[in-house]
Amino acid sequence: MQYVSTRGGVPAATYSEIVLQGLAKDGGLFVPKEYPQVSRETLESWRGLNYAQLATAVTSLFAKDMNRSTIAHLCESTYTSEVYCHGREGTDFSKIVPLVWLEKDLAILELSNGPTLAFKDMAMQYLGALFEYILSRKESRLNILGATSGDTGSAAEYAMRGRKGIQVFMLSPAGRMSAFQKAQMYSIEDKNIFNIAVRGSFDDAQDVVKAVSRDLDFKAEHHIGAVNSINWARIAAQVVYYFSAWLQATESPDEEVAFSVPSGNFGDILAGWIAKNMGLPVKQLIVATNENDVLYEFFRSGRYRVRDSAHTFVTSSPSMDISKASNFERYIYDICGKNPNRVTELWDELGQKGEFLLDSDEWNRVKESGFTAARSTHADRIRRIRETWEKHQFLVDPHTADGLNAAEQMRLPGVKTICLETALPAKFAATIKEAVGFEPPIPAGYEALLSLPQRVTEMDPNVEEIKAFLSSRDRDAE
Ligand SMILES: Cc1ncc(COP(=O)(O)O)c(C=O)c1O
Ligand SMILES: N[C@@H](CCOP(=O)(O)O)C(=O)O
Repeated sequence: MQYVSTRGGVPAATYSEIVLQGLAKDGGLFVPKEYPQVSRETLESWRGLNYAQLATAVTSLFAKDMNRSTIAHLCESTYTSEVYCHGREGTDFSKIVPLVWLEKDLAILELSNGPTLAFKDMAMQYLGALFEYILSRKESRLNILGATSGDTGSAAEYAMRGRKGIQVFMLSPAGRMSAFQKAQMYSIEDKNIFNIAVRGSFDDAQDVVKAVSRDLDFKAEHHIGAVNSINWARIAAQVVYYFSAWLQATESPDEEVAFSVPSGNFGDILAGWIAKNMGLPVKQLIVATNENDVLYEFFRSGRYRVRDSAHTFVTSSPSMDISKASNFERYIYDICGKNPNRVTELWDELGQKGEFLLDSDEWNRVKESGFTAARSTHADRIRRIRETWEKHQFLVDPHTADGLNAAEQMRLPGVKTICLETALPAKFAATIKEAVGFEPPIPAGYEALLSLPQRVTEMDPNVEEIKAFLSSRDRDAE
Protein backbone atom coordinates (compact mmCIF):
# COMPACT_ATOMS: atom_id res chain seq x y z
CA MET A 1 0.00 0.00 0.00
CA GLN A 2 1.25 3.44 -0.93
CA TYR A 3 0.78 6.65 1.06
CA VAL A 4 0.46 10.12 -0.44
CA SER A 5 0.30 13.61 1.04
CA THR A 6 -3.01 15.51 1.32
CA ARG A 7 -1.18 18.40 -0.42
CA GLY A 8 0.14 16.20 -3.27
CA GLY A 9 3.73 17.48 -3.16
CA VAL A 10 5.76 14.38 -2.22
CA PRO A 11 6.37 10.99 -3.85
CA ALA A 12 4.28 8.06 -2.68
CA ALA A 13 5.85 6.13 0.23
CA THR A 14 5.29 2.97 2.25
CA TYR A 15 4.03 2.60 5.84
CA SER A 16 7.52 2.03 7.30
CA GLU A 17 8.80 5.11 5.48
CA ILE A 18 6.05 7.46 6.65
CA VAL A 19 6.02 6.24 10.26
CA LEU A 20 9.29 7.97 11.03
CA GLN A 21 8.46 11.12 9.05
CA GLY A 22 5.30 12.41 10.74
CA LEU A 23 4.30 15.43 8.68
CA ALA A 24 4.93 15.13 4.92
CA LYS A 25 7.63 17.40 3.51
CA ASP A 26 5.06 19.58 1.70
CA GLY A 27 3.32 20.34 5.01
CA GLY A 28 0.46 17.91 4.30
CA LEU A 29 -0.54 14.74 6.11
CA PHE A 30 0.06 11.23 4.83
CA VAL A 31 -3.00 9.20 3.82
CA PRO A 32 -3.32 5.84 2.06
CA LYS A 33 -3.96 6.16 -1.68
CA GLU A 34 -7.07 4.04 -1.14
CA TYR A 35 -8.55 2.66 2.05
CA PRO A 36 -8.21 -1.12 2.36
CA GLN A 37 -11.55 -2.92 2.20
CA VAL A 38 -12.92 -5.42 4.70
CA SER A 39 -15.75 -7.57 3.35
CA ARG A 40 -18.66 -8.64 5.55
CA GLU A 41 -17.32 -12.23 5.40
CA THR A 42 -13.92 -11.12 6.67
CA LEU A 43 -15.57 -9.01 9.35
CA GLU A 44 -17.58 -12.01 10.52
CA SER A 45 -14.45 -14.17 10.54
CA TRP A 46 -12.87 -11.69 12.98
CA ARG A 47 -15.48 -12.36 15.69
CA GLY A 48 -13.38 -14.99 17.43
CA LEU A 49 -10.15 -12.96 17.52
CA ASN A 50 -8.67 -11.48 20.66
CA TYR A 51 -7.59 -7.81 20.57
CA ALA A 52 -3.96 -8.49 19.63
CA GLN A 53 -5.07 -10.74 16.77
CA LEU A 54 -7.58 -8.14 15.59
CA ALA A 55 -4.91 -5.42 15.77
CA THR A 56 -2.62 -7.65 13.70
CA ALA A 57 -5.34 -8.21 11.09
CA VAL A 58 -6.18 -4.49 10.77
CA THR A 59 -2.58 -3.22 10.94
CA SER A 60 -1.49 -5.71 8.28
CA LEU A 61 -3.91 -4.03 5.87
CA PHE A 62 -2.11 -0.70 6.37
CA ALA A 63 1.48 -1.91 6.78
CA LYS A 64 1.86 -3.91 3.58
CA ASP A 65 5.64 -3.49 3.59
CA MET A 66 5.98 -5.17 7.00
CA ASN A 67 6.09 -8.84 7.70
CA ARG A 68 2.80 -10.10 9.22
CA SER A 69 4.69 -12.10 11.85
CA THR A 70 6.54 -8.93 12.94
CA ILE A 71 3.25 -7.05 13.26
CA ALA A 72 1.79 -9.97 15.23
CA HIS A 73 4.79 -9.93 17.56
CA LEU A 74 4.47 -6.15 18.14
CA CYS A 75 0.71 -6.41 18.74
CA GLU A 76 0.96 -9.43 21.02
CA SER A 77 3.59 -7.78 23.20
CA THR A 78 1.58 -4.52 23.33
CA TYR A 79 -2.06 -5.52 23.77
CA THR A 80 -1.95 -7.52 27.00
CA SER A 81 -4.07 -7.37 30.13
CA GLU A 82 -0.90 -6.58 32.08
CA VAL A 83 -0.54 -3.28 30.15
CA TYR A 84 -4.25 -2.36 29.99
CA CYS A 85 -5.25 -3.11 33.58
CA HIS A 86 -5.59 0.27 35.32
CA GLY A 87 -9.36 0.76 35.09
CA ARG A 88 -12.29 0.07 37.37
CA GLU A 89 -12.31 -2.83 39.79
CA GLY A 90 -14.13 -5.85 38.40
CA THR A 91 -13.39 -5.00 34.74
CA ASP A 92 -12.64 -7.85 32.35
CA PHE A 93 -9.24 -6.52 31.25
CA SER A 94 -8.67 -9.48 28.92
CA LYS A 95 -10.89 -7.69 26.39
CA ILE A 96 -8.38 -4.74 26.33
CA VAL A 97 -11.24 -2.39 25.29
CA PRO A 98 -14.30 -3.69 27.17
CA LEU A 99 -17.73 -2.48 26.08
CA VAL A 100 -20.02 -1.60 29.01
CA TRP A 101 -23.76 -1.16 28.42
CA LEU A 102 -25.35 1.69 30.34
CA GLU A 103 -28.74 1.20 28.69
CA LYS A 104 -30.21 -1.06 26.01
CA ASP A 105 -28.77 0.95 23.10
CA LEU A 106 -26.11 3.03 24.85
CA ALA A 107 -22.64 1.75 25.69
CA ILE A 108 -19.25 3.02 26.79
CA LEU A 109 -16.11 1.70 25.13
CA GLU A 110 -13.41 1.63 27.80
CA LEU A 111 -10.28 2.86 26.06
CA SER A 112 -8.49 4.31 29.06
CA ASN A 113 -7.26 1.34 31.07
CA GLY A 114 -3.67 1.74 29.86
CA PRO A 115 -0.72 3.09 31.88
CA THR A 116 -1.59 6.79 31.57
CA LEU A 117 -5.35 6.35 31.99
CA ALA A 118 -6.35 7.85 28.63
CA PHE A 119 -7.20 6.48 25.17
CA LYS A 120 -3.84 7.65 23.83
CA ASP A 121 -2.22 4.54 25.32
CA MET A 122 -4.09 2.39 22.81
CA ALA A 123 -1.96 3.59 19.90
CA MET A 124 1.04 4.96 21.74
CA GLN A 125 2.14 1.72 23.39
CA TYR A 126 2.16 0.11 19.95
CA LEU A 127 4.05 3.07 18.47
CA GLY A 128 6.78 2.75 21.11
CA ALA A 129 7.39 -0.88 20.15
CA LEU A 130 7.16 -0.08 16.43
CA PHE A 131 9.66 2.79 16.59
CA GLU A 132 12.16 0.69 18.52
CA TYR A 133 11.81 -2.14 16.01
CA ILE A 134 12.28 0.12 12.95
CA LEU A 135 15.19 2.02 14.52
CA SER A 136 16.99 -1.18 15.50
CA ARG A 137 16.97 -2.27 11.85
CA LYS A 138 18.22 1.09 10.58
CA GLU A 139 20.77 1.66 13.36
CA SER A 140 19.37 5.15 13.60
CA ARG A 141 18.01 7.43 16.33
CA LEU A 142 14.87 9.54 16.71
CA ASN A 143 14.10 12.83 18.44
CA ILE A 144 10.36 12.95 18.92
CA LEU A 145 8.90 16.42 19.05
CA GLY A 146 5.30 16.46 20.20
CA ALA A 147 2.55 18.74 21.45
CA THR A 148 0.01 17.83 24.08
CA SER A 149 -3.09 19.31 25.64
CA GLY A 150 -2.69 16.82 28.48
CA ASP A 151 -2.82 13.18 27.45
CA THR A 152 -0.68 12.57 24.35
CA GLY A 153 2.33 13.83 26.31
CA SER A 154 2.20 11.38 29.17
CA ALA A 155 1.15 8.50 26.89
CA ALA A 156 4.15 9.15 24.61
CA GLU A 157 6.55 9.56 27.51
CA TYR A 158 5.40 6.37 29.22
CA ALA A 159 5.62 4.50 25.90
CA MET A 160 9.09 5.82 24.99
CA ARG A 161 10.84 6.12 28.35
CA GLY A 162 14.08 4.21 28.42
CA ARG A 163 13.77 3.11 24.76
CA LYS A 164 17.05 2.86 22.91
CA GLY A 165 17.81 5.60 20.37
CA ILE A 166 14.73 7.69 21.24
CA GLN A 167 14.45 11.09 22.96
CA VAL A 168 11.11 12.83 23.57
CA PHE A 169 10.63 16.62 23.60
CA MET A 170 7.06 17.30 24.64
CA LEU A 171 5.47 20.76 24.50
CA SER A 172 2.53 21.28 26.85
CA PRO A 173 0.43 24.42 27.42
CA ALA A 174 1.62 26.01 30.69
CA GLY A 175 -1.12 26.18 33.29
CA ARG A 176 -3.83 24.61 31.10
CA MET A 177 -3.82 20.98 32.26
CA SER A 178 -5.13 19.19 35.33
CA ALA A 179 -2.84 18.63 38.33
CA PHE A 180 -2.77 14.88 37.61
CA GLN A 181 -1.87 15.37 33.93
CA LYS A 182 1.00 17.70 34.87
CA ALA A 183 2.27 15.33 37.51
CA GLN A 184 2.18 12.37 35.11
CA MET A 185 4.48 14.12 32.66
CA TYR A 186 6.65 16.34 34.77
CA SER A 187 7.53 13.68 37.36
CA ILE A 188 9.21 11.42 34.79
CA GLU A 189 12.92 11.24 35.55
CA ASP A 190 14.20 9.25 32.58
CA LYS A 191 17.07 10.97 30.83
CA ASN A 192 15.51 10.64 27.36
CA ILE A 193 12.40 12.67 28.29
CA PHE A 194 12.24 16.49 28.13
CA ASN A 195 9.14 18.42 29.14
CA ILE A 196 8.70 21.98 27.90
CA ALA A 197 5.75 24.01 29.16
CA VAL A 198 5.00 26.66 26.54
CA ARG A 199 3.40 29.96 27.44
CA GLY A 200 0.33 29.57 25.22
CA SER A 201 -2.29 27.06 24.12
CA PHE A 202 -2.04 23.56 22.65
CA ASP A 203 -2.48 25.09 19.19
CA ASP A 204 0.59 27.30 19.75
CA ALA A 205 2.57 24.21 20.74
CA GLN A 206 1.32 22.24 17.74
CA ASP A 207 2.21 25.16 15.43
CA VAL A 208 5.81 24.95 16.72
CA VAL A 209 5.90 21.20 16.03
CA LYS A 210 4.69 21.77 12.46
CA ALA A 211 7.09 24.67 11.88
CA VAL A 212 10.04 22.55 13.02
CA SER A 213 8.86 19.70 10.77
CA ARG A 214 8.75 22.05 7.80
CA ASP A 215 12.44 22.96 8.32
CA LEU A 216 13.62 20.00 6.28
CA ASP A 217 17.35 20.48 6.98
CA PHE A 218 16.78 20.63 10.73
CA LYS A 219 14.41 17.68 10.56
CA ALA A 220 16.97 15.56 8.71
CA GLU A 221 19.95 16.65 10.82
CA HIS A 222 18.20 15.92 14.11
CA HIS A 223 16.08 12.91 13.03
CA ILE A 224 12.83 14.56 14.09
CA GLY A 225 9.83 12.25 14.44
CA ALA A 226 6.21 12.68 15.51
CA VAL A 227 3.91 10.92 17.95
CA ASN A 228 0.95 13.21 17.53
CA SER A 229 -1.88 11.98 15.36
CA ILE A 230 -0.28 13.72 12.37
CA ASN A 231 1.61 10.39 12.33
CA TRP A 232 -0.49 7.91 10.34
CA ALA A 233 0.58 4.97 12.51
CA ARG A 234 -1.32 6.55 15.43
CA ILE A 235 -4.51 6.77 13.39
CA ALA A 236 -4.18 3.24 11.99
CA ALA A 237 -3.75 1.83 15.50
CA GLN A 238 -6.87 3.72 16.62
CA VAL A 239 -8.95 2.18 13.79
CA VAL A 240 -8.64 -1.21 15.52
CA TYR A 241 -10.85 -0.35 18.48
CA TYR A 242 -13.74 0.72 16.24
CA PHE A 243 -13.71 -2.81 14.79
CA SER A 244 -13.48 -4.29 18.28
CA ALA A 245 -16.38 -2.16 19.52
CA TRP A 246 -18.57 -3.16 16.58
CA LEU A 247 -17.72 -6.85 17.04
CA GLN A 248 -18.63 -6.63 20.72
CA ALA A 249 -21.85 -4.69 20.13
CA THR A 250 -23.42 -6.60 17.26
CA GLU A 251 -24.51 -10.09 16.33
CA SER A 252 -25.22 -9.75 12.61
CA PRO A 253 -22.93 -8.57 9.80
CA ASP A 254 -25.16 -5.75 8.55
CA GLU A 255 -26.01 -4.08 11.85
CA GLU A 256 -25.05 -0.42 11.85
CA VAL A 257 -23.91 1.31 15.05
CA ALA A 258 -23.15 4.91 15.99
CA PHE A 259 -20.07 6.29 17.74
CA SER A 260 -19.95 9.41 19.88
CA VAL A 261 -16.41 10.75 20.20
CA PRO A 262 -15.07 13.54 22.42
CA SER A 263 -13.06 15.51 19.86
CA GLY A 264 -10.23 18.02 19.72
CA ASN A 265 -7.48 17.30 17.20
CA PHE A 266 -9.94 15.08 15.26
CA GLY A 267 -7.66 12.02 15.33
CA ASP A 268 -9.93 9.74 17.31
CA ILE A 269 -13.07 10.26 15.25
CA LEU A 270 -11.06 10.24 12.02
CA ALA A 271 -10.14 6.64 12.86
CA GLY A 272 -13.89 5.90 12.99
CA TRP A 273 -14.36 7.56 9.59
CA ILE A 274 -11.61 5.34 8.18
CA ALA A 275 -13.16 2.21 9.71
CA LYS A 276 -16.46 3.19 8.04
CA ASN A 277 -14.68 3.68 4.72
CA MET A 278 -13.11 0.24 5.09
CA GLY A 279 -16.58 -1.28 5.27
CA LEU A 280 -17.46 -1.26 8.99
CA PRO A 281 -21.23 -0.73 9.26
CA VAL A 282 -21.31 2.72 10.90
CA LYS A 283 -24.49 4.76 10.73
CA GLN A 284 -23.41 7.86 12.59
CA LEU A 285 -20.22 9.54 13.82
CA ILE A 286 -21.05 12.11 16.48
CA VAL A 287 -18.40 14.78 17.05
CA ALA A 288 -18.60 15.95 20.66
CA THR A 289 -16.96 19.29 21.39
CA ASN A 290 -16.66 21.44 24.48
CA GLU A 291 -16.91 25.24 24.49
CA ASN A 292 -14.07 25.28 21.92
CA ASP A 293 -16.58 24.47 19.22
CA VAL A 294 -14.82 24.99 15.88
CA LEU A 295 -15.75 21.47 14.72
CA TYR A 296 -19.34 21.81 15.92
CA GLU A 297 -19.64 25.03 13.93
CA PHE A 298 -18.23 23.32 10.83
CA PHE A 299 -20.60 20.36 10.93
CA ARG A 300 -23.52 22.75 11.35
CA SER A 301 -22.55 25.17 8.57
CA GLY A 302 -19.73 23.98 6.27
CA ARG A 303 -17.67 26.90 7.51
CA TYR A 304 -14.33 26.03 9.12
CA ARG A 305 -13.18 28.97 11.22
CA VAL A 306 -10.15 28.41 13.42
CA ARG A 307 -9.51 30.56 16.49
CA ASP A 308 -6.34 31.94 18.00
CA SER A 309 -5.04 31.24 21.48
CA ALA A 310 -6.79 34.23 23.00
CA HIS A 311 -10.12 32.81 21.80
CA THR A 312 -9.43 29.23 22.85
CA PHE A 313 -11.05 28.82 26.26
CA VAL A 314 -9.60 26.95 29.20
CA THR A 315 -12.37 24.48 30.04
CA SER A 316 -13.07 21.60 32.39
CA SER A 317 -12.44 19.13 29.53
CA PRO A 318 -8.97 20.59 28.95
CA SER A 319 -7.61 17.94 26.58
CA MET A 320 -10.16 19.16 24.03
CA ASP A 321 -9.12 22.82 24.29
CA ILE A 322 -8.09 22.85 20.64
CA SER A 323 -9.13 25.23 17.87
CA LYS A 324 -7.07 23.96 14.93
CA ALA A 325 -7.72 20.27 14.41
CA SER A 326 -4.82 18.72 12.49
CA ASN A 327 -6.60 15.63 11.26
CA PHE A 328 -9.51 17.55 9.89
CA GLU A 329 -7.34 17.99 6.79
CA ARG A 330 -7.45 14.22 6.19
CA TYR A 331 -11.26 14.22 6.32
CA ILE A 332 -11.52 17.24 4.01
CA TYR A 333 -9.17 15.49 1.58
CA ASP A 334 -11.75 12.69 1.31
CA ILE A 335 -14.63 15.14 1.05
CA CYS A 336 -12.84 16.91 -1.83
CA GLY A 337 -12.60 13.64 -3.75
CA LYS A 338 -8.95 13.12 -2.68
CA ASN A 339 -7.95 16.20 -4.65
CA PRO A 340 -4.71 17.64 -3.20
CA ASN A 341 -5.02 20.86 -5.22
CA ARG A 342 -8.34 21.65 -3.62
CA VAL A 343 -6.96 20.87 -0.14
CA THR A 344 -3.99 23.16 -0.77
CA GLU A 345 -6.36 25.90 -1.96
CA LEU A 346 -8.55 25.57 1.16
CA TRP A 347 -5.57 25.54 3.55
CA ASP A 348 -4.04 28.57 1.78
CA GLU A 349 -7.35 30.35 2.29
CA LEU A 350 -7.36 29.27 5.93
CA GLY A 351 -3.84 30.69 6.34
CA GLN A 352 -4.88 34.02 4.83
CA LYS A 353 -8.40 34.53 6.22
CA GLY A 354 -8.53 32.19 9.20
CA GLU A 355 -11.49 30.34 7.66
CA PHE A 356 -12.89 28.59 4.61
CA LEU A 357 -16.33 27.64 3.37
CA LEU A 358 -16.92 24.46 1.37
CA ASP A 359 -18.76 24.67 -1.96
CA SER A 360 -22.23 23.15 -2.18
CA ASP A 361 -21.13 19.79 -3.64
CA GLU A 362 -18.53 19.37 -0.91
CA TRP A 363 -21.02 20.38 1.77
CA ASN A 364 -23.49 17.80 0.42
CA ARG A 365 -20.79 15.16 0.76
CA VAL A 366 -20.23 16.21 4.39
CA LYS A 367 -23.97 15.83 5.06
CA GLU A 368 -23.96 12.37 3.46
CA SER A 369 -20.82 11.28 5.34
CA GLY A 370 -22.64 10.26 8.52
CA PHE A 371 -21.06 12.97 10.70
CA THR A 372 -23.04 15.08 13.09
CA ALA A 373 -21.97 17.23 16.05
CA ALA A 374 -23.02 18.59 19.43
CA ARG A 375 -21.31 20.88 21.92
CA SER A 376 -21.28 20.85 25.72
CA THR A 377 -20.69 23.53 28.32
CA HIS A 378 -19.27 23.17 31.81
CA ALA A 379 -22.81 22.95 33.23
CA ASP A 380 -23.75 20.18 30.76
CA ARG A 381 -20.60 18.27 31.67
CA ILE A 382 -21.18 18.50 35.42
CA ARG A 383 -24.81 17.44 35.04
CA ARG A 384 -23.86 14.51 32.80
CA ILE A 385 -21.19 13.22 35.21
CA ARG A 386 -23.66 13.45 38.11
CA GLU A 387 -26.57 11.83 36.24
CA THR A 388 -24.43 9.01 34.87
CA TRP A 389 -23.23 8.31 38.38
CA GLU A 390 -26.68 8.50 39.98
CA LYS A 391 -28.42 6.47 37.27
CA HIS A 392 -25.75 3.87 36.44
CA GLN A 393 -23.15 4.07 39.27
CA PHE A 394 -20.63 4.65 36.49
CA LEU A 395 -18.21 7.52 37.03
CA VAL A 396 -17.07 9.22 33.81
CA ASP A 397 -14.39 11.81 33.19
CA PRO A 398 -15.33 15.28 31.82
CA HIS A 399 -14.36 14.44 28.20
CA THR A 400 -16.38 11.23 28.18
CA ALA A 401 -19.22 13.25 29.69
CA ASP A 402 -19.11 15.53 26.64
CA GLY A 403 -19.36 12.42 24.46
CA LEU A 404 -22.36 11.11 26.42
CA ASN A 405 -23.99 14.50 26.27
CA ALA A 406 -23.59 14.65 22.49
CA ALA A 407 -24.90 11.09 22.16
CA GLU A 408 -27.98 11.99 24.18
CA GLN A 409 -28.70 14.91 21.84
CA MET A 410 -27.93 13.30 18.48
CA ARG A 411 -28.45 9.55 18.64
CA LEU A 412 -31.03 7.85 16.46
CA PRO A 413 -33.77 5.65 17.93
CA GLY A 414 -32.96 1.95 17.71
CA VAL A 415 -29.30 2.45 16.74
CA LYS A 416 -26.77 1.17 19.27
CA THR A 417 -24.62 4.14 20.21
CA ILE A 418 -21.12 3.64 21.55
CA CYS A 419 -19.48 6.48 23.50
CA LEU A 420 -15.70 6.37 23.56
CA GLU A 421 -14.24 6.73 27.06
CA THR A 422 -11.19 8.88 26.39
CA ALA A 423 -9.84 9.21 29.95
CA LEU A 424 -10.47 7.94 33.47
CA PRO A 425 -12.02 10.26 36.09
CA ALA A 426 -8.88 10.04 38.27
CA LYS A 427 -7.17 12.52 35.94
CA PHE A 428 -9.73 15.26 36.64
CA ALA A 429 -10.45 15.08 40.37
CA ALA A 430 -11.58 18.70 40.88
CA THR A 431 -14.31 18.51 38.21
CA ILE A 432 -15.48 15.11 39.42
CA LYS A 433 -15.73 16.41 42.97
CA GLU A 434 -17.76 19.38 41.78
CA ALA A 435 -20.14 17.00 40.00
CA VAL A 436 -20.64 14.21 42.53
CA GLY A 437 -19.24 15.59 45.77
CA PHE A 438 -16.41 13.09 46.16
CA GLU A 439 -13.02 12.54 44.59
CA PRO A 440 -12.62 9.78 41.99
CA PRO A 441 -10.79 6.57 42.97
CA ILE A 442 -7.08 6.65 42.17
CA PRO A 443 -5.92 3.44 40.47
CA ALA A 444 -3.35 1.39 42.38
CA GLY A 445 0.19 2.61 41.89
CA TYR A 446 -0.77 6.27 41.28
CA GLU A 447 -1.53 7.29 44.88
CA ALA A 448 1.76 9.17 45.37
CA LEU A 449 1.90 10.75 41.91
CA LEU A 450 0.87 14.26 42.94
CA SER A 451 3.57 14.50 45.59
CA LEU A 452 6.49 13.45 43.36
CA PRO A 453 9.09 16.09 42.41
CA GLN A 454 8.46 17.65 38.98
CA ARG A 455 10.91 18.68 36.27
CA VAL A 456 9.87 21.01 33.42
CA THR A 457 11.36 23.90 31.43
CA GLU A 458 9.08 26.85 30.70
CA MET A 459 9.54 28.58 27.33
CA ASP A 460 7.73 30.80 24.83
CA PRO A 461 6.31 29.03 21.78
CA ASN A 462 9.28 30.32 19.85
CA VAL A 463 10.40 28.01 17.04
CA GLU A 464 14.06 29.03 17.03
CA GLU A 465 14.45 28.79 20.82
CA ILE A 466 12.82 25.38 20.90
CA LYS A 467 15.02 24.19 18.04
CA ALA A 468 18.10 25.39 19.96
CA PHE A 469 16.92 23.53 23.10
CA LEU A 470 16.42 20.33 21.12
CA SER A 471 19.68 20.48 19.18
CA SER A 472 21.76 20.98 22.32
CA ARG A 473 20.15 17.92 23.97
CA ASP A 474 20.57 15.97 20.73
CA ARG A 475 24.30 16.77 20.68
CA ASP A 476 24.63 15.69 24.34
CA ALA A 477 22.99 12.35 23.51
CA GLU A 478 25.25 11.59 20.54
C1 LIG B 1 -9.22 12.81 27.17
C2 LIG B 1 -9.30 13.23 25.75
N1 LIG B 1 -10.50 13.26 25.15
C3 LIG B 1 -10.62 13.64 23.89
C4 LIG B 1 -9.54 14.07 23.15
C5 LIG B 1 -9.76 14.49 21.73
O1 LIG B 1 -9.26 13.52 20.83
P1 LIG B 1 -8.79 13.95 19.39
O2 LIG B 1 -7.72 14.98 19.59
O3 LIG B 1 -8.26 12.72 18.78
O4 LIG B 1 -9.96 14.51 18.71
C6 LIG B 1 -8.28 14.09 23.74
C7 LIG B 1 -7.07 14.54 23.04
O5 LIG B 1 -6.73 14.16 22.00
C8 LIG B 1 -8.16 13.62 25.05
O6 LIG B 1 -6.96 13.56 25.63
N1 LIG C 1 -5.77 15.96 23.27
C1 LIG C 1 -4.47 15.66 22.83
C2 LIG C 1 -3.98 16.64 21.82
C3 LIG C 1 -3.03 16.04 20.85
O1 LIG C 1 -3.70 15.12 20.07
P1 LIG C 1 -3.02 14.07 19.14
O2 LIG C 1 -4.02 12.99 19.02
O3 LIG C 1 -2.73 14.74 17.87
O4 LIG C 1 -1.75 13.59 19.75
C4 LIG C 1 -3.57 15.54 24.06
O5 LIG C 1 -4.07 15.06 25.06
O6 LIG C 1 -2.42 15.87 24.06
